[in-house]
Amino acid sequence: MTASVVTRDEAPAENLQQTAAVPRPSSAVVVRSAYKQYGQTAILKDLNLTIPTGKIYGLLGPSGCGKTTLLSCIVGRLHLDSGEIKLKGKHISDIGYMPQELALHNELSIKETFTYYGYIFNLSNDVIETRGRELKELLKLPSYSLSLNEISGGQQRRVSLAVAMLHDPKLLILDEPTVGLDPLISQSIWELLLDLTSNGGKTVIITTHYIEEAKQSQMIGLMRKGTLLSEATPTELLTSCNCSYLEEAFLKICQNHVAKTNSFKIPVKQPTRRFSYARDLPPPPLLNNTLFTFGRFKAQVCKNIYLLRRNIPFTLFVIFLPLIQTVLFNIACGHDPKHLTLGILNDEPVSQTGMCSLMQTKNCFLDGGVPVSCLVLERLKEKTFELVEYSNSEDGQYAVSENKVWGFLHFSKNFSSNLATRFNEGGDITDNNIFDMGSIQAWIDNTNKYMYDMIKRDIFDSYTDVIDSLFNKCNISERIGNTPIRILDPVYGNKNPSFIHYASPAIIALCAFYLPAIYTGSTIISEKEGGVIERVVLSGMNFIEIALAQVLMQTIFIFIQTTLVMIVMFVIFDNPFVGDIFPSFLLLTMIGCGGMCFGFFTAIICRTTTEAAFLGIGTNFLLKFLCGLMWPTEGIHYLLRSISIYLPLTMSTESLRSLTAKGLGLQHPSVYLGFMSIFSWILVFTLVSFVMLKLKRDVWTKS
Ligand SMILES: Nc1ncnc2c1ncn2[C@@H]1O[C@H](COP(=O)(O)OP(=O)(O)OP(=O)(O)O)[C@@H](O)[C@H]1O
Repeated sequence: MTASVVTRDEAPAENLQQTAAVPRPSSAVVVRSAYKQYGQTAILKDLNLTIPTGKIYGLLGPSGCGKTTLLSCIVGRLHLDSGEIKLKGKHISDIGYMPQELALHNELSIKETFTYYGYIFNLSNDVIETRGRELKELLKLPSYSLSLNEISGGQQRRVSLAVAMLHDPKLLILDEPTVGLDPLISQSIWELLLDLTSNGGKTVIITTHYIEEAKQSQMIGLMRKGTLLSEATPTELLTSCNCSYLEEAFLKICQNHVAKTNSFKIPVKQPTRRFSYARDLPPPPLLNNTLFTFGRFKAQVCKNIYLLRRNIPFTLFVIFLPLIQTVLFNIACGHDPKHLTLGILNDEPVSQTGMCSLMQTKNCFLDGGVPVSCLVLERLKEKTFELVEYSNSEDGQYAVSENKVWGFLHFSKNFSSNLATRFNEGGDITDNNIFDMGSIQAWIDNTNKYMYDMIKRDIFDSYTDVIDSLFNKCNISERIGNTPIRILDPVYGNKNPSFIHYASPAIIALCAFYLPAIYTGSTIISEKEGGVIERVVLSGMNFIEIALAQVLMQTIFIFIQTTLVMIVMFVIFDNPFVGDIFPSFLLLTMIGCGGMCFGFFTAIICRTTTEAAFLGIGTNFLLKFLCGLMWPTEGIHYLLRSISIYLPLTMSTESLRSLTAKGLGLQHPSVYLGFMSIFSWILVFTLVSFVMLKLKRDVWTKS
């Protein structure tokens, strides 16, 4: 008897109409009127398909016809734009999905991979061990202890197949499981699948490029350009097309389809809805798990530990990076530059050596005969300036312009005597030359503000030191020569404030925020890029479990890092710390948690590590500029300042400064506002992440 194959083009319109109503599936999978497009291109076009229970269904079709897209919609990885998919199974554990790409952690060993997925499916250690051994035998896997990095591509694919079969699902969905495999191993896989369907009552959907091997399926669906051309048993296909090979039969059906579509356009039913928000889309075939389970949390924690153990140098680097940064910061920043070159022209008739020391100066300089210029130069040398003599002022100024020296000082011929006259005669002086000749003329390179300020400060300090000592030798109070302003003991901080004292809370806060952000963001995004997160989410893992496992590990990291940073900053390098340890530690830990939440947020909104890197670098600069880390916020334009105050590190850094350098308590507004600010950001990042997860169903889909 000749079986007739119902091709989709030939099916009467009423039949198609009837099939559009989704039956209660006694079949394993029923797809009706499926429509899916990427951008403006339709990939699945009004596709109908029925997969009987307990059979192998071979889905065949040329590359790009939409097979993977269809399977992705069936497992809930992608959503249809319209149409319906019904599965006989109800739970995620009823499906075992092997994606086309590996989507497993390359660093994990085969055993660790089995344990990870076994825990996700809530299997006991004994079951994982037994199932693992069986699958290792059946699929001829290499040694358990080898990591996926250390085995061949074909072996990796078999591990991936084993993972899909580990929890003994009722429905196996395999996207090209035999690609690139040795024909003997491919054949053994087919035999295994046949055994599973005939003796185990399982259903298998399999895509393959090798049409002839698909002859072993009990049902074949032929796809072309997003539609199903026919659905029949291999024998029915061969008989109806009067061919000996499936390849030939497929060719005939395709030619038939082309001829028909050329003669009249088959209208493609357009979807009625096409929205990108999850709530507007057809429901997924299986609902995602939203409840936390300890087993899956344990799976995620174990996987994190396995990965850390696999790469000990990287783990140590991550933990000790803040320590390294803090040590480098303390060694490299905030110290006055040494051995700067300064051009000198001293027209006073004095020797540069011998008689210049203040100790040897016996006379009162107001009586003349004391080489003040020489004494100032000696003082500058003590401050480590390297003096370069020039023979005229033009050469000296030119040397500054040529970057040969940082500045140039000119003492006029009668500098000391004119200076004495200034002090002796004061307001009676009428000759402006006395002022000019009694002053040090200085040209300084102003392109570097820090250098300029320091050189200027050192010149002023050298002069003031010398004059103070000279006044003492004249038995006149040194205060006569001082500016009439007295800066008394500092209210906070010490008498010699350093840039490092201002910057250290900012640097600690920045490290505390960004390192957890980078680590969290990069780990999740790299798993997303490799399709690993998608695979575990399709296996039942939910965001709460992923996030909590990450939080657990990161909190331990943050704890260790914060302790180390505080020891280095305040004990080893003795930066000012006058407050209580506990609130400072708590604040830094909260800043770390804020960074971690920012990392989650980044992982959700960015599809690739490149996008995340740009987001990280961009926000890092933004926070440095606007949060008072490099420059006090009081100097920011008032409009920007009103925004900057609400950024994550502005109030929290100020709070840390108040706690450590000023010793203020939690009841002080500048302290508690910092805690409130970072806490609010933790809430904002967490809430926005959850809302995005709820609204966008394809958050974990790799681009
Ligand atoms: N994320 C995506 N964005 C845009 N287009 C996509 C995306 N994924 C797939 N496509 C396109 O959809 C079409 C169907 O792809 P699909 O992977 O489903 O084909 P396939 O039949 O599985 O091919 P193959 O056998 O080579 O795996 C292709 O033209 C592909 O370029």
